Order: sequence, then C-alpha cells, then structure tokens
Amino acid sequence: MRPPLVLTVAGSDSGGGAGIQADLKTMLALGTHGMSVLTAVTAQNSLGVQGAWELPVDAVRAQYRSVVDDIGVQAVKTGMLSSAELVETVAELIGGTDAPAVVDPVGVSKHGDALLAASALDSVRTKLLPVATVATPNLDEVAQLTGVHVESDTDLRRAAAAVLEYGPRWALIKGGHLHGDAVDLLTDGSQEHWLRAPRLDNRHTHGTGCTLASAVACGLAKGQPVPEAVKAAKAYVTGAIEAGFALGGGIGPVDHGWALGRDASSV
Ligand SMILES: Nc1ncnc2c1ncn2[C@@H]1O[C@H](COP(=O)(O)OP(=O)(O)O)[C@@H](O)[C@H]1O
Ligand SMILES: Cc1ncc(COP(=O)(O)OP(=O)(O)O)c(N)n1
Repeated sequence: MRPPLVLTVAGSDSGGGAGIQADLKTMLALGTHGMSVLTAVTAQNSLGVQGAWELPVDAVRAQYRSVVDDIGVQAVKTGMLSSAELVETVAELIGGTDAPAVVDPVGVSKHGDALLAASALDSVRTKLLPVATVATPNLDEVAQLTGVHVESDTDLRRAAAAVLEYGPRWALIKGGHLHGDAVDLLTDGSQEHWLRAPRLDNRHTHGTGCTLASAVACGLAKGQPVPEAVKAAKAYVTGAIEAGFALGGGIGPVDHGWALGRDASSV
C-alpha cells in the first residue's frame, strides 16, 4: 500500500541533525514517503553553522512543481527559508496547493546562527503565516515575529494569540526553551490543548523543532485532525530527545530512529 506523501521545503544540515535531513528521517520513521524541496545548504555540525548558501528562487520553484505536479502531496512542512524572496515564493506555492501546511518559521539555530534574514520577517508575518494550517514557532521566533516575550507557561497564551493574528489556522507555541516541564500550547483561538512532557536532562537536542513540525505534517498527511497529529508528534519528539546521542564536540542530534528498533546488523 502507498504511504502518505509528505513534502519538506527546508535547508540542508550537513551534520544530519536538523533541516531536510531531520525531516526526511522523521517521515521515514513515521511511515510516510518523504520528499524534499531544498532552499539552502548549510555547512553545519554539532558546534554550529559554519556557512550557508541559498538556492536560486527558480530552483526552489522547479523542485516544488516537479513534486506536486506529478507525485502530489498530502501535507507540506516548511523550515529554513533564508530570504524574503524565498519566503514569498514558498508562501505563494503553498497557497496554491490543496494540502495542509505546517510552517516552522525557523529564525535562528540553537547555537545562535541566523537562518533567516531580518529583512524576511515581514514576509513571514504577512505572506507565510496566513497560508499555514499550523505555525510552530519557538520562543525566540515568537519574540522576533510578535514582540511577545514568554517567561512562563501562562505567557504562552499571549504568544499564541499574537501569532494567530497573522492568520495561521492553529498556533503551536513551543515552550522548549523555558525551565521546568517541556510545555507547548496548541490553539486555534477557541480550543486549547496543553502538551506537557517531563524536561529530559539530555543536552543532545539538535533538531527538536524540525522533528516536531515534520511529525505534525506526517499526522496530517495520514488524515489525523490537528490536535491528534500534534499530540502524536509531541510523543515522537519526546522519545527522540530521550534517545539523543553525543556526536562531534558539541550538541548531538535527537535520535529519529528511536521507535524503529536499532539492530541494523541483521539486515
Ligand atoms: N529538554 C527537553 N525535554 C523534553 N522536551 C523538550 C526539551 N527541549 C525541547 N523539548 C520539546 O521539543 C519540542 C521542540 O521545541 P524547541 O526545542 O523549543 O524547538 P526549536 O528546536 O525550534 O527551538 C517541543 O515540544 C519542546 O517542548
Ligand atoms: C538547515 C537547518 N534548518 C533548521 C535548523 C533549526 O533546527 P531546529 O530543529 O530548530 O534545531 P536547532 O538548530 O535549534 O537545534 C537548523 N539548525 N538547520
């Protein structure tokens, strides 16, 4: 039987922990067929981002059309989009596609490296967020996009309301950068779903945001309602963080294959 079709529009992380690589691994682990539109290439490892190069707009547009016009998609996920021009192009492409879209408005990596030009923020607010089914900003991205600074779980409500003003159907505000339990808030302005997991004492958390957003897209491609898809995605990312492993000299990746069983030697 054909697996659900999920497309990621994102940048490459050469270290394999975040970006396109995290997205495709998540899609495989969750039983879907992952496809990719590359927007940028980063030279990246456990210590940070050493370089980043955007792809031309025509190359992004051509990849997207190749996938959607022949194969089709049941959900789209966006990640690093780098520039205002790429943000606007991707927003236009998603707006013309009949599939739910999970928008991770990637701004800065865990190490503080900018993955989106400051000049692109307005395009994210006015072009990309309005076409999102679910927007999944972390707290730094909420602050950049809305000016709301979250310091406690209760501030997540204010953050979500500010994000919803820009037009996504649902906001999933990730409280991963707070202290205490890892609490996220999903809301469409009328329903509220609080997602709570114990804070795991593992420094190898590279790629958490990409992994969560991709897992949500997988659930949507399977036909799950948004709250169900987000709940399953939260369980998947929590397991992946728990199994995160050391790599290089810095922050290692989450383990996307944690739920698959690891004995590849017998294959
Ligand atoms: N140490 C941790 N323990 C458990 N869950 C975490 C931890 N750090 C992040 N999370 C969860 O991982 C997901 C991604 O959040 P976050 O790390 O804030 O995203 P980003 O990678 O975009 O900064 C959220 O569900 C968040 O609650
Ligand atoms: C190419 C690329 N895209 C996105 C990110 C950010 O990924 P995220 O899941 O938010 O993880 P951290 O960088 O915060 O660990 C990235 N680093 N590279």
